Amino acid sequence: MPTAEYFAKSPPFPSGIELIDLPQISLASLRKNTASEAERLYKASREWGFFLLRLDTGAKASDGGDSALLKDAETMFELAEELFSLDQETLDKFAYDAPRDITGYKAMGKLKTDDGKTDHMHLYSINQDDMLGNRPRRTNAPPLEAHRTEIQSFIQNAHAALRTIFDILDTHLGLTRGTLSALCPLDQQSETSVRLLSSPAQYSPEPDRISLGGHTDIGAITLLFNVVGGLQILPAGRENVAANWRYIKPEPGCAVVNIGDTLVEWTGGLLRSSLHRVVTAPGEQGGVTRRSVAYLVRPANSGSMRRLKGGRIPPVGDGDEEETRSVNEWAAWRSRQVMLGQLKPQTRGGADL
Ligand SMILES: O=C(O)CCC(=O)C(=O)O
Ligand SMILES: [Fe+2]
Repeated sequence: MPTAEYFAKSPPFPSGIELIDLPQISLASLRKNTASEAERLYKASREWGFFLLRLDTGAKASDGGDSALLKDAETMFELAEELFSLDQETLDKFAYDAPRDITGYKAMGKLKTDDGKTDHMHLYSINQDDMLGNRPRRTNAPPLEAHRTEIQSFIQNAHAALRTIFDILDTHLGLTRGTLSALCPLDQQSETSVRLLSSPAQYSPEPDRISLGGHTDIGAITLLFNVVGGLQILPAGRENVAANWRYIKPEPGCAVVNIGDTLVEWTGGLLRSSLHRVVTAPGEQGGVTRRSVAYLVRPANSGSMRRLKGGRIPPVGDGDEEETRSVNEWAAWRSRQVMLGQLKPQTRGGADL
């Protein structure tokens, strides 16, 4: 999440709300190879599938922090503001063609939420390969075309932070260091995207309104920035009823990191991908526009969903069916299942809480 100065532009997150107290992991400590910090990261990735990544300690690059990434994230928030202030007709010209191609604009109200209503979220997915030149250029909405350099910088810095996390997961999973990064490289085609989201202010905020329905992220890992609350997790093992969902409080100087379904497949369920959603922000925050920025890392299209071999990863047992589909076949199958209502997204993998 961006800096404290940026937070000061929105009303505060109210006190007295039941929260999930996610561990805050310092990127600077991870980069200094602090064993206890790496251990906390692995534990959180098994128990919650979520943690906060503190980016503002050791603000100098030599201290291992990442103020450049925080600045880039702020630029992405400004870009989201500019993008979603375009008129509806202009935005609709860049409409996505889901499920075939999710790059582009998803209008508010296009998706069904868990309670049978519709979503309250504009969303625009920017394809990484388009920005980095790994495939022919698309034409995106004008503000995005005007800020390709800034989007590229965000991608590079976000990816570098996630490489540090992948390396630590490799070590704790007993894999050769570099294994997970090599499966999600920057220079090969993938469905990795930068997603800008915007949920408009509500004049009389409805606290229980679901802005973005419950889901798990399909890719390997996600780095998410938000300022205004509304993001919730359903703790593992809990029934999916309103009273069981818990807020994550946005924290200045931190990003939220969450594990996706692909890492659950690759690790034979050692890591957890948690069901999460966005509802109306609590308190006064419900009356302002809620923006967020996500970097959603997917594996290279040429990769496979097969469970990785070695280290702590349990081998495929006699009773288990080995997942042999390619990354794209698996993603297409999963999206279709969810769309047809044959697969209800739920928390997967991980250790007992
Ligand atoms: O806006 C948020 O805080 C969450 C967005 C999200 O979960 C997603 O884009 O997958
Ligand atoms: Fe998500």
